Amino acid sequence: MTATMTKRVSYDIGCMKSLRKLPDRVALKFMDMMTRYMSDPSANGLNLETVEGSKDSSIKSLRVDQGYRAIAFEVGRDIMFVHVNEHDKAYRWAAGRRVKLDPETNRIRVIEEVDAVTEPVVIQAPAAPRLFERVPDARLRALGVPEEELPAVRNIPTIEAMEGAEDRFDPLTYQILYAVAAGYEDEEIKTLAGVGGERDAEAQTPVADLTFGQLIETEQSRQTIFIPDSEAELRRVFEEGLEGWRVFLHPEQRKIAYRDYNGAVLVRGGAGTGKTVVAMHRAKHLADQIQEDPTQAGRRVLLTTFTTSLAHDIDANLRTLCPAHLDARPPRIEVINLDRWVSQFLKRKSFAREVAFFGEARDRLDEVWRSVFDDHELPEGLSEPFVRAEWAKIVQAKGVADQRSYLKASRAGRGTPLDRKKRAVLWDIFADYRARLISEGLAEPDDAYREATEILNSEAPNLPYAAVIVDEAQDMGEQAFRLIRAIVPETPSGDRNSLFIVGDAHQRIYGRRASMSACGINVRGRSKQLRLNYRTTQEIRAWAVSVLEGVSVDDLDEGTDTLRGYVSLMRGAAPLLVGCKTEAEELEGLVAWLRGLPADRIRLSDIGVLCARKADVERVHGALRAAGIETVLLQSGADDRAVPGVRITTMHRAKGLEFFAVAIPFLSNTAFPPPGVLRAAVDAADREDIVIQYRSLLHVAATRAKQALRISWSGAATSLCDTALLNAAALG
Ligand SMILES: Nc1ncnc2c1ncn2[C@@H]1O[C@H](COP(=O)(O)OP(=O)(O)OP(=O)(O)O)[C@@H](O)[C@H]1O
Repeated sequence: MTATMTKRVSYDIGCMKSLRKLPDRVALKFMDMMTRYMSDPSANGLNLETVEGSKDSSIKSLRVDQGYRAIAFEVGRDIMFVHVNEHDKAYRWAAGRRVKLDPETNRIRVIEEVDAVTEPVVIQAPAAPRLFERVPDARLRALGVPEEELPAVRNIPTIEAMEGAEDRFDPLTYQILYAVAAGYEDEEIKTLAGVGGERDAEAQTPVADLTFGQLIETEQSRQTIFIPDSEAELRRVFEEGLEGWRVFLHPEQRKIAYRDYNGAVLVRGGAGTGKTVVAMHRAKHLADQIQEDPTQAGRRVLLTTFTTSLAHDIDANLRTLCPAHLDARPPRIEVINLDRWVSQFLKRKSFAREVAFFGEARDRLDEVWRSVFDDHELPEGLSEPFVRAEWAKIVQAKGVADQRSYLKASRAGRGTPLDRKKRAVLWDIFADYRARLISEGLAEPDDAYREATEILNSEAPNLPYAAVIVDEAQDMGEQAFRLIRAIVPETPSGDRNSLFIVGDAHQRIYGRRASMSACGINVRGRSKQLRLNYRTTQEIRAWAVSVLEGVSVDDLDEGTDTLRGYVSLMRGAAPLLVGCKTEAEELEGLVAWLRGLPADRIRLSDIGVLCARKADVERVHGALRAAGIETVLLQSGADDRAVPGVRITTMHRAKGLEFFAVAIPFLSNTAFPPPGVLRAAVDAADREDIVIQYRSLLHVAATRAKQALRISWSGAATSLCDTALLNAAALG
């Protein structure tokens, strides 16, 4: 070779998958060759060789070591690796392959042309059915299966045979076939595979003229082809395991995360659709922009969550996605839960009161209420818990500051009506409570948010934030969102890329609620939805959705949300539903189930037992320990999966986690929702809210399971989700 044009090297998902099957030393050698080439292409050239007798002259082989070869396509300045295997197998694999530019799906396909005549005939009984026998060619073609692959597709006998022959098919073809075999509708399949969407408005090139170099860069191609930007990125992807989300985003996910917006964006999607993944990529994208733009030096992205544990997890994941942004001084991304952010901010502003987030400080709030109730008479028919709920849900949640506003405040959703006189009496109580809080040096979280918002609005301090990204938005209230808006206020010059909010109201488990527009956040025209569940099997997803049947859910703004079109690609067993006579029997059954899980495939740390109450956690813990099963009680900190043991924790804590197998015990009608929680309901409407919250909680817990879900109860099952139990019984 004379010309030393630097090549752009990429890897398709098939190459990544074949790497995983190689002996470590071979995989390491390949990775080492690739990273060295990327660091200095001229010093570490790649000796690509032509593959004799191949159908496509651009197909090349690369010697990894004596016994192994990598297969790549070299087109123009691109080298795309597609397979690595033992010498003979690699050549055999390469023999019939070629690349096909496929403007229909906006991708590069790697297909094997099967010569129908020379293809060895699989010996089958003459009448043996074929998997796609009843699926017309026209349908497969319309979904994106290339003509050339149809003969091979026609030969597939069973879904298992197809799974075993995954690397025979183009990665996109495989996804489409899998979905067809699993019985998905065409529209669903298009969503799953990211085909058939609208072409980008900005794409100028006429479809037919797209080149390899252009097609490899499309959002669709990035679902299956990885083009590292730097040696460091390549090294990280190799080292961190080849977990899909870091590399292969769904075209929808990529489109949402990697573009500019003229205002706040809201991203919704059912459990496991990759909302957190998208939030992380968004942070990376915005931090990349900051890094590249000298006028933004010193600025950063704030990625905030509701819970501490999710903030920890995100921080750890971002350290594998884009460590340089977190390690930079000052960092270009800051990950912190909002309570913590507000505490730190107020501390810097010398706010003197202690914010009662939890623990002892919350007990002190109870004492203050006690003293207030001692000195006031309640209006007829109203209880102390009612007054406290009114305070929390109306006065604090909406930021009501004076009696006039309270008299006018909308109490939509609250069950017990209050006339003007009662409201006036209540306001005296609230005003007294507020005064006592201040004199005790205490503040509630909503006070802290409000205080911080006021400081920001009046002082307009020069905060370093270029943008705020919010995860778990469904659990944050109005005051939190007003604060978030104040951190990155809309300016006369616009609101570009300022706010990126992700959440799912189906998973609201803390009883807070905010509508974006009521908080001064306008997401009109910038509301996005993710539909493909990457975590859970179709069976578990369907069951978890039926738990919420009939519940009306908001869209985090003024409208309603649905889980229509929400699908998963994986299939598996139906959830296991086990009704027992006694609790002892239930626990015995749980132990037997745990013991029956295949230990060679599932690590104990990938099993979660999720309970409604802390006391239940303790009981399960006792039973498993007595049975000699290793356990880990998960509290609020991060879950270090290197520590062995079945995870036992609360359903609330489980949000943000995922397990191969999940058991949810104690779903009897006397235990779920916990009776204490129901007793505290102040009226019928409040009771209804609690019931919905617990249905959401069960939905969250069930959607933590990737492959196996076991639901159990003793005595009568909870009436909370009759339909779900019936549905599952039908499935089972
Ligand atoms: N493009 C992708 N490729 C492979 N895996 C993905 C992709 N996107 C998401 N995942 C995986 O799917 C799972 C769910 O992702 P994530 O936690 O971001 O979803 P979520 O919508 O935030 O979930 P939830 O609302 O239930 O907390 C994770 O294991 C994640 O790694």
